[in-house]
Amino acid sequence: MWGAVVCGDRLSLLLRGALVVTRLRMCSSRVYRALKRSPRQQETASVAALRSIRGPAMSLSGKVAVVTGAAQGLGKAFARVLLKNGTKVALLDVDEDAGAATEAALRDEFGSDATLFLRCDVCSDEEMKNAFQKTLQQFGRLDVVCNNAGIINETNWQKMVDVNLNGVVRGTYLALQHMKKENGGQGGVIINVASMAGLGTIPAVPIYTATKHGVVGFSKALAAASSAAGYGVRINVLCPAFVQTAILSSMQMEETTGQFHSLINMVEKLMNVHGILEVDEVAEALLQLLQDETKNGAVLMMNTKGATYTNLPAAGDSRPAATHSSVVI
Ligand SMILES: NC(=O)C1=CN([C@@H]2O[C@H](COP(=O)(O)OP(=O)(O)OC[C@H]3O[C@@H](n4cnc5c(N)ncnc54)[C@H](O)[C@@H]3O)[C@@H](O)[C@H]2O)C=CC1
Ligand SMILES: CCCCCC(=O)CC\C=C/C=C/C=C/[C@@H](O)[C@@H](O)CCCC(=O)O
Repeated sequence: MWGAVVCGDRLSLLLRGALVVTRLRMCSSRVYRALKRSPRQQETASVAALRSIRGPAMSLSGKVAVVTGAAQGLGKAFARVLLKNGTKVALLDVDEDAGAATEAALRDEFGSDATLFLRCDVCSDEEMKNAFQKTLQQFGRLDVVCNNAGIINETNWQKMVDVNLNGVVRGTYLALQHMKKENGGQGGVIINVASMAGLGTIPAVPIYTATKHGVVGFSKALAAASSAAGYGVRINVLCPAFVQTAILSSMQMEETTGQFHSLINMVEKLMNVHGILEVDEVAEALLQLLQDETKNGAVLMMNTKGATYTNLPAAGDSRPAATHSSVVI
């Protein structure tokens, strides 16, 4: 009996020790400090830069949108900005508890008929198909699709490819199927969420980097196809640098970076360069990409210093890529 108590005490001491070490590691990390920091003032450099490059705006009032990964983080902020602009929004996510909580909060703010949570895994063809169908049944039309769901997991990298790249392809093809004029649709806009890691590299997360490059390439190619075929659907890509969401906290877990965990200091250096955006700043960029009717195949990248469209060679442009390199403003 006594022996068992001693073992229990040792165990609890060990556990407490492990907890303290973990906390110390987190506290010493710049990532953690960045996450604890208070929100920056409004009218940040990125928002001001967005205003300066805004084109003719499409109205979002009375429109209907699907947002994947909408239970929290960027997806929730995207849903909110769409609702604020008079769009009805279907919130798709695998996380039922967070999804239901977000639906309740958004219904309180925007009315019970403005939004609908649908449990949906972007890795499942069937669930995605059903979610689009239910959105059309509930709201009667579809105008905007934001393929945002994404994870970082270099250990289970096959799953990450399925969510980050295949999930975007599924959402984009379903969106086209329902919105393209060829099928009797009214046209629309697709925004695919990549990352600045889809333009450059993050050595600690090579497969994540690859999925985001994939999203950029796929979206640009399909935008050109949509334009050539006269689908009436614009397809644009959003490439934020670091944003204050749960995905940043997940970087501390060894599973996230897998065999490259020791390179986490390189990510922290990138954070020093690019800063950490608030979700509402990125939501402003989403609005811009959606509403600017001149944009198809556009790639908007942003960090805390500003936002700019990348200027890579268009199809048929024979000038070398270096001529088109982009600058973060
Ligand atoms: N936070 C950041 O620093 C940046 C994030 N991004 C991208 O933004 C997107 C959103 O990420 P955050 O909001 O930051 O992360 P988050 O972790 O806060 O939110 C991601 C959401 O996606 C959902 N999700 C995950 N797997 C899913 C699946 N299989 N099917 C449906 N939903 C699923 C999660 O439940 C969660 O609600 C991701 O694609 C991410 O790669 C891009 C650049 C920077
Ligand atoms: C491991 C954590 C990932 C967090 C989620 C993200 O997607 C964050 C990505 C943030 C920043 C990535 C920056 C990469 C930068 C460089 O490779 C840079 O050289 C890119 C330059 C792009 C250009 O100018 O065209």
